[in-house]
Amino acid sequence: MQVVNNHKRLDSSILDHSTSCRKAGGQRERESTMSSIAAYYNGKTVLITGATGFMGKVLMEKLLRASPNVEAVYILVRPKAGQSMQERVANMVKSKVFDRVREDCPNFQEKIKPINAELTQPNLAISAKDSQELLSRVNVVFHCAATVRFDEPLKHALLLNVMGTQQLLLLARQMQKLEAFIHISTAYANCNRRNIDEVIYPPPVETKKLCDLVEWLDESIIQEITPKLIGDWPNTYTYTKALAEYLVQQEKEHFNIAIIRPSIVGASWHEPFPGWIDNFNGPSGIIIAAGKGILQTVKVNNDAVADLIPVDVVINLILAAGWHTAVHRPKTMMVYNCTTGGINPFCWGDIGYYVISTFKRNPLEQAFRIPRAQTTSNHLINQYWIAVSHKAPAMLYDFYLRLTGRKPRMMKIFNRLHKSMMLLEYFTCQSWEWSSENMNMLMAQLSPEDRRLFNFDVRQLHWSEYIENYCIGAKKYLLNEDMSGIPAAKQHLRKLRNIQYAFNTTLLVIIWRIFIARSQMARNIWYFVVSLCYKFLSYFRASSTIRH
Ligand SMILES: CCCCCCCCCCCCCCCCCC(=O)SCCNC(=O)CCNC(=O)[C@H](O)C(C)(C)COP(=O)(O)OP(=O)(O)OC[C@H]1O[C@@H](n2cnc3c(N)ncnc32)[C@H](O)[C@@H]1OP(=O)(O)O
Ligand SMILES: NC(=O)C1=CN([C@@H]2O[C@H](COP(=O)(O)OP(=O)(O)OC[C@H]3O[C@@H](n4cnc5c(N)ncnc54)[C@H](OP(=O)(O)O)[C@@H]3O)[C@@H](O)[C@H]2O)C=CC1
Repeated sequence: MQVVNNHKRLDSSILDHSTSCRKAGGQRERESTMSSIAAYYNGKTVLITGATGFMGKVLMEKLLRASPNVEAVYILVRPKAGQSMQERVANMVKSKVFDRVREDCPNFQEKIKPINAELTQPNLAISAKDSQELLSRVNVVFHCAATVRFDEPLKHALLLNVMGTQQLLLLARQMQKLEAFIHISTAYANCNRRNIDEVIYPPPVETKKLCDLVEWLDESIIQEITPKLIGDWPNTYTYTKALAEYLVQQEKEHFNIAIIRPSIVGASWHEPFPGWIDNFNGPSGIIIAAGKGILQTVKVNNDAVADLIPVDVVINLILAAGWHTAVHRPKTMMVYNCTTGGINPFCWGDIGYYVISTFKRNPLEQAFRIPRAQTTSNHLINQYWIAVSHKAPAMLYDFYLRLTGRKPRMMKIFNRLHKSMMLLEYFTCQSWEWSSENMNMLMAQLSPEDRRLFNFDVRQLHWSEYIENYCIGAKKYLLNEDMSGIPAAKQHLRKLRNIQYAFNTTLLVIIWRIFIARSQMARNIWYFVVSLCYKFLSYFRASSTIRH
């Protein structure tokens, strides 16, 4: 009952709100008044970590577009690559991902309040003044920051994914107006299990003891014992995400928490633009390598489920979960497995097929070879194709570069690609089953308007269409290639096809010449075939003369 009243109050309160983007966002605001989720965030102060990352940007964009009257969005940002925090944020808000919100609400950046922070430092390296501001104002925390690298040294992964989370939780505990804390984990945090429920599993070690241990141990020793420590987890990323989940759960008595576990987050389905993507993580780098004709073979189990999930689906679920956690305050901490496999399954083999057919219709510029992908889970067959269709062409091309006075580079690219493939194959050669009851339950609680504005119903996802948009999005947003260049790219593919035909024919002739020079039987077959062709031609010429 109280929740219902709260709702009514929220809905009417947003009508009174002074609006900074009234004109451009008039329509959107009318929509927001009907959406309980959008209405909830209007007037709230939100804190986002990892806002400069792939998911953080989409989260911030959607929040500012759906709830233009959000009070403020604090983001924790570190200086990086010679850029100050302010420079990074100024560049970020100019990027394409914010085009739609910029159109609706030209001054959207005024709502964004960057805070200098480094999650691996004591107290997150936030100044006392900033810290005070956060403690007195923040209503909702979205914790996205993490290292997502599979080859991250254990010490750094622990410092950021575990201790960073711990420090953020300590800060959150002191926030006077905190209504919800949403932690972004990964569906693969428990990938050492086949069936993964929406519960927190006991951690493999006592987190505090492990953190103490790595603090004083020498880096080289940690490196050496890492495989033993992580046990049946495939990398330090998934291992530390599992430890972080447990830490988050420990705080559930202090404030309202929910954990979101997305599987493999891919390009957007609809928002802000179909196919939007801005980094090479997960399948994106592999898809591009295939489109460029560099990757010709990949080790995947064709029938294993490829649990891809579009980034906008994840963000809609995160925002809906934030609203639900704050308004409905579930008695138990909710864990949402945000996956597609159990609801709308799709296999790795199908992805390979759709990727290649899309790139044949919409080729990437300056492809190395014609896009083609052998997908196999057999190690020996994969190694054979690596030798034939990766290493041999790379060596030939590097030889050609050397001959023409240029620096060889293809072998280096392939070595990096093979390293990435090796780290990813754990995820592409097996299937997991995640329960997704909480996601379905949340969907059932949304109003029709919320379901439309914050859609995370993956049953509506058409995979072929999605993969096509993904590939085109990678071309447009990752490689900055213009669609007007497609005719030239197709011409380039035709040139490559001709080169390949000429090369294959020459190779066949050379092999055959060597063969008939050495074997009497091959010579006999050769003479037989030539005389047969001669007879056929003579017969054809004679019959056409008689007809005339
Ligand atoms: C026919 C297709 C068939 C389809 C099959 C597709 C199969 C896909 C399989 C995907 C499985 C993914 C499973 C993930 C499951 C876990 C879920 C999560 O939570 S996971 C959470 C998600 N986490 C992950 O997914 C992390 C996985 N990634 C990693 O851990 C690391 O990238 C690495 C260890 C693999 C390589 O490390 P390293 O060798 O050090 O290389 P760096 O990374 O440092 O990149 C260096 C530079 O190269 C740039 N660049 C890259 N690719 C390309 C490209 N294709 N072109 C051009 N450029 C490219 C890159 O931008 C960078 O530029 P800059 O910034 O220097 O300017
Ligand atoms: N992408 C995926 O496929 C999946 C991601 N997830 C989870 O989603 C979340 C977001 O992932 P995604 O957006 O892809 O990751 P990104 O790598 O794109 O972004 C990571 C973010 O964390 C920030 N960050 C990293 N180190 C620090 C630090 N020391 N101090 C402060 N900030 C830091 C980065 O800031 P900076 O720009 O300064 O580096 C960046 O904003 C993560 O928790 C990840 O585990 C879960 C499942 C799948």
